[in-house]
Amino acid sequence: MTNVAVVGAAGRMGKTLVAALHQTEGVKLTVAIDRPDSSLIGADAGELAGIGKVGVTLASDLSAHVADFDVVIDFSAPDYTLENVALCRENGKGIVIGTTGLTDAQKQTLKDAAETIPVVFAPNMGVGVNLVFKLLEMAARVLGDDVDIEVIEAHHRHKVDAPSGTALRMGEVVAETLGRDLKTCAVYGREGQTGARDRNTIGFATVRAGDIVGEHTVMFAAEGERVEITHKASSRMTFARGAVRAAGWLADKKHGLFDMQDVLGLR
Ligand SMILES: NC(=O)C1=CN([C@@H]2O[C@H](COP(=O)(O)OP(=O)(O)OC[C@H]3O[C@@H](n4cnc5c(N)ncnc54)[C@H](OP(=O)(O)O)[C@@H]3O)[C@@H](O)[C@H]2O)C=CC1
Ligand SMILES: O=C(O)C1=N[C@H](C(=O)O)C[C@H](O)C1
Repeated sequence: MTNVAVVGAAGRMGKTLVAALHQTEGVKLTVAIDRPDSSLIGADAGELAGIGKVGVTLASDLSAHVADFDVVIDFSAPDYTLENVALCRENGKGIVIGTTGLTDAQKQTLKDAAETIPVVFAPNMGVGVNLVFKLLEMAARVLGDDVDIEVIEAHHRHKVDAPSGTALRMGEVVAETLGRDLKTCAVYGREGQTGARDRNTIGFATVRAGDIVGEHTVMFAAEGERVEITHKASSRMTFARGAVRAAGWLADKKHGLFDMQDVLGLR
């Protein structure tokens, strides 16, 4: 049995993770953490998730519960996630990170931590999107530099980072396949007198509206035809099931930085 602490347990993903853990054999929710100033501290995490009492109350200090979990699943916010990585590092615990919007320096800190603890870090834990990453590699290889490539994503109105972590990863997959550096070829939105499009760029467009769970399209457009690869998530459960699977997978790993391609055996 793998004992799991969920960080961000009162959030949209946190509540879905509590429900997913409850449905999955071999893993158990033992700790649920959110903000100290949340009015929900002390409530039953299962009741917050809408599945009835599970006997784990929402707490605010992960360090006070180190003896109660084997693996952390963290879907919260970048600075807080990094605090939890430090705690896991000090205590030799594994961590599954779904939080997006990390800076390059924060990603480097994860890499350093992964020298001593196991870390799964993925901007999208769903099976479908991880298959799409593979399809994008194939499309970029076949269509090469003869097409204009655009990444379009849409999410709910509460999302705080843009473009989404998934959109950025899609851009990286395509750029890496084509031997380009996304840092220098990405164009994030256009306005005014932009001039004609440079074929070597990869464009990003972001929509934030209503309750959209998560939609991503990569367009490969040539003269006369275009290929579009689209993924639409209609439930957060797809991400939560992936994260729970990653927590079980991580439990016997000693150290290393992994993503969902490793967990799903797609590498
Ligand atoms: N990898 C994947 O598959 C997916 C990744 N995500 C990512 O997961 C993250 C969370 O998304 P979502 O659940 O929608 O967001 P929410 O805002 O609904 O949930 C985040 C939770 O973490 C809490 N939190 C934030 N900062 C702290 C802190 N310093 N201390 C304690 N608690 C804190 C928030 O509290 P408060 O509301 O008070 O700020 C909130 O309850 C985002 O980065 C998102 O992009 C989302 C879906 C899938
Ligand atoms: O914030 C979200 O909701 C999501 N975030 C992830 C991202 O930034 O890619 C994954 C998913 O699309 C939902």
